[in-house]
Amino acid sequence: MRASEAIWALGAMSGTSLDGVDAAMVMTDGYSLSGFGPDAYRPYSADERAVIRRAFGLWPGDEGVEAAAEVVEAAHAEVLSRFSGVDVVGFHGQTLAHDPRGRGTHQAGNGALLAEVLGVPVVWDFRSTDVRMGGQGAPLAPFFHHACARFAGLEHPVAFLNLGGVGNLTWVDPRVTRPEAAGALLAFDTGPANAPLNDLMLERRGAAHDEGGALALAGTVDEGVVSGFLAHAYFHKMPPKSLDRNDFPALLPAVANLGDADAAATLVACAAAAVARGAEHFPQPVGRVLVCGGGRHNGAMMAALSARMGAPVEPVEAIGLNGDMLEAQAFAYLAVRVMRGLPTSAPATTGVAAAVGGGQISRP
Ligand SMILES: Nc1ncnc2c1ncn2[C@@H]1O[C@H](COP(=O)(O)OP(=O)(O)OP(=O)(O)O)[C@@H](O)[C@H]1O
Ligand SMILES: CC(=O)N[C@H]1[C@@H]2OC[C@@H](O2)[C@@H](O)[C@@H]1O[C@H](C)C(=O)O
Repeated sequence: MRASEAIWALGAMSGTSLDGVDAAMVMTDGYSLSGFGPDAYRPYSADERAVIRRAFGLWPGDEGVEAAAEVVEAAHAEVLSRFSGVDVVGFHGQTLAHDPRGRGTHQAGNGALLAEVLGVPVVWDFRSTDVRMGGQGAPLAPFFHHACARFAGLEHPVAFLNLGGVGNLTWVDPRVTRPEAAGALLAFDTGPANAPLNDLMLERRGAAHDEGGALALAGTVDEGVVSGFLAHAYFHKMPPKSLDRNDFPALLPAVANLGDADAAATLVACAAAAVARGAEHFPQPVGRVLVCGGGRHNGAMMAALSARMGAPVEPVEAIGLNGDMLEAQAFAYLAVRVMRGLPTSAPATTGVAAAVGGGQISRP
């Protein structure tokens, strides 16, 4: 295999909203994308989810972490073994805790074990090196967003917005050829996205999420709660910056006295307002905001974003991408970059001092 040859990489992501494992293949030489392959989704069972949820906020060695890691490893082994023709796997694992300037960042799941089970090299532990070198360790998808913008032939600055449990925003100038070069990217977490809304739905309606945003669409936004939320210190920090799932503990209590629909509408407005606040950091205006992640299925979220952003807000499907698989594809792409010694983050994406390639490589 020549170093410049494009290979098939399989990426896997278990996100903060804890719905399940996404897995998807991309073909790449580590620089540009040459195609997309099959994908799969493996939901966690209620019992599995409960084991992982109990380990949120915990660090290696803490009671409960090993049980969560075993669930994560077994679910990944099951879904990843469905694929064939895989040259390398990019395994993100499940973030349990993230405190880049304190205890570090913690993703459960052992890639060495998966390499044994799957019989292919596995790249994993993508975030630790970046954190050790002074970066936030997140977001890491921006280098892939850059590759996507170039793959789609975009010629002007554009934003990618991921609406998962947490939101993250990437400003991309596709005219700059290398993602680590100055002026190519600016990326950061925007704030809570679906996580507080999911928590509300579970608490009030026993549902996993607000399907289509129907409940939020029926409610009225409490603007007082939104302005209180925007007073949080996070919105006064300059990017790059990143968040843990539980960094806004006061948000849910702030809607406790509102009716269900008004509370949902207000949480959606907070998520959208956080994104709009983030967009104030863009070095140049963007022509469009391309949305990936589950939040793009929430009509209330998309409407709130359209109202608050100064550019058209569209799902990434508008440029031919799969918005449910973008993060899994990102870790496939990043795995090939790690294998080839290329950087996966830069000062403008994680705040790391200089461009760095994270990730351990485990061979079977
Ligand atoms: N049909 C839908 N209607 C409304 N919301 C939806 C729908 N489908 C997914 N979502 C929301 O999207 C969430 C899942 O998004 P996604 O899979 O992108 O998150 P994640 O990858 O776990 O999170 P992160 O990117 O923060 O790691 C669900 O928990 C739900 O809140
Ligand atoms: C520490 C961690 O796992 N962060 C996740 C989380 O989910 C969304 C946002 O917060 C983003 O920073 C990141 O994931 C994406 C895939 C990233 O690194 O780009």
